[in-house]
Amino acid sequence: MFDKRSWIRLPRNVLVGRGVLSETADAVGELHLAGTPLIVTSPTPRRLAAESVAEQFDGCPMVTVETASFAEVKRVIDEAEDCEAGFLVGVGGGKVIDIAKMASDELGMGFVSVPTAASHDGIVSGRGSVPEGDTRHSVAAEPPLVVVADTGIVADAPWRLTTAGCADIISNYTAVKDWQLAHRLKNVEYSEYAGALSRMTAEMLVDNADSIRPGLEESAWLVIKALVSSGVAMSIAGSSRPASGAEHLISHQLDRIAPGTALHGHQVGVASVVTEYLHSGDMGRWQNVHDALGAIGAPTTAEELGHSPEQFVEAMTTAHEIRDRYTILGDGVSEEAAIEAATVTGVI
Ligand SMILES: NC(=O)C1=CN([C@@H]2O[C@H](COP(=O)(O)OP(=O)(O)OC[C@H]3O[C@@H](n4cnc5c(N)ncnc54)[C@H](OP(=O)(O)O)[C@@H]3O)[C@@H](O)[C@H]2O)C=CC1
Ligand SMILES: O=C(CO)COP(=O)(O)O
Ligand SMILES: [Zn+2]
Repeated sequence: MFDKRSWIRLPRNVLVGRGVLSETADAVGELHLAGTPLIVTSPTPRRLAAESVAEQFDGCPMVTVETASFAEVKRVIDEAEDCEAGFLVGVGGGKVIDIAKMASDELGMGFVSVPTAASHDGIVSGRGSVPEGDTRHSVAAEPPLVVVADTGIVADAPWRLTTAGCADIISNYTAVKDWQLAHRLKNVEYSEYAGALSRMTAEMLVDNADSIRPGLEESAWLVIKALVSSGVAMSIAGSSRPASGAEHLISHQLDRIAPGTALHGHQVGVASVVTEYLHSGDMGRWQNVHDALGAIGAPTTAEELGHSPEQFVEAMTTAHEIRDRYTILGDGVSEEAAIEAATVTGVI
């Protein structure tokens, strides 16, 4: 009997471009959401964008968060209940977006995503990632109803945040390979649509790598478009599988071993060079990933990330333990194999 089911939760309005911040209230208004929003932001994005968004909603309340933590999620929930907010608007980087997304999920409220940096593909997805205990990977959260990405603001954000977003997209190549492998070996459900969209997104970004340069609004446009498309792939799949494979496991493990050392996207990019090597051993393939990262100025070595060779190898050999997600790491790679892979690819 045919018993497949799918429930795809996508944003309704996605605005990308110069000055679109000023259209936030219009984009939200179309959805006929009830009540006044609570704006969730952090210090820098507050100054750059959130104050202006609040004005569009007649000076609605605002809460400023500092750290990516469950205590902050709880504080946002409390504030939303106190001011009887109708929905949440997250204005900021990944920390803010994820806190707002997770608080919305808990409150059963609509969520609006206003990213001020193109640092990873969580800006559009229904996945939230706030560190809790040893857990670093994303969990299901409220997907945004509206996304407003002003390329003028994103282009002026620190360049390293944008290169991190690019590297998060480049890592889709290996994520899809891991997903296909899990499909073949473990009968994990695979979506051709989500897999193809994720891979195509990485291809388009790599094909345009030469035009991705600091301060250029066109670059912000390209990267945001790619992050949107990668987020849609995750929504189609109903999981982060299209954009998260062994390279993400290694990065999550690095976050546990040495928290706060490097940006998520930079870590998954470097790890992706190694997992591409593990997939095929073909120099052409891992070199392509390496060169694509290099072309946009993202790190390609553990040292550039700020991790020692030992830390990187430890992350490689233990990453398979952190989540029930089959990848090229299988039931674990040996220390010798990890050292070999990381050395051949020049990562350590
Ligand atoms: N949902 C998902 O799939 C994923 C979620 N994540 C989560 O995302 C978070 C990391 O996101 P990331 O964006 O890198 O980090 P942050 O949100 O911490 O932002 C990084 C820094 O950039 C600042 N900033 C943001 N926008 C601008 C701007 N336009 N101009 C100048 N500075 C700016 C922030 O300011 P300030 O200090 O004021 O905040 C902060 O200091 C982590 O919490 C991680 O868990 C990571 C990967 C995937
Ligand atoms: O970062 C992500 C996709 O790029 C989310 O992946 P995780 O589910 O591994 O956290
Ligand atoms: Zn990622």
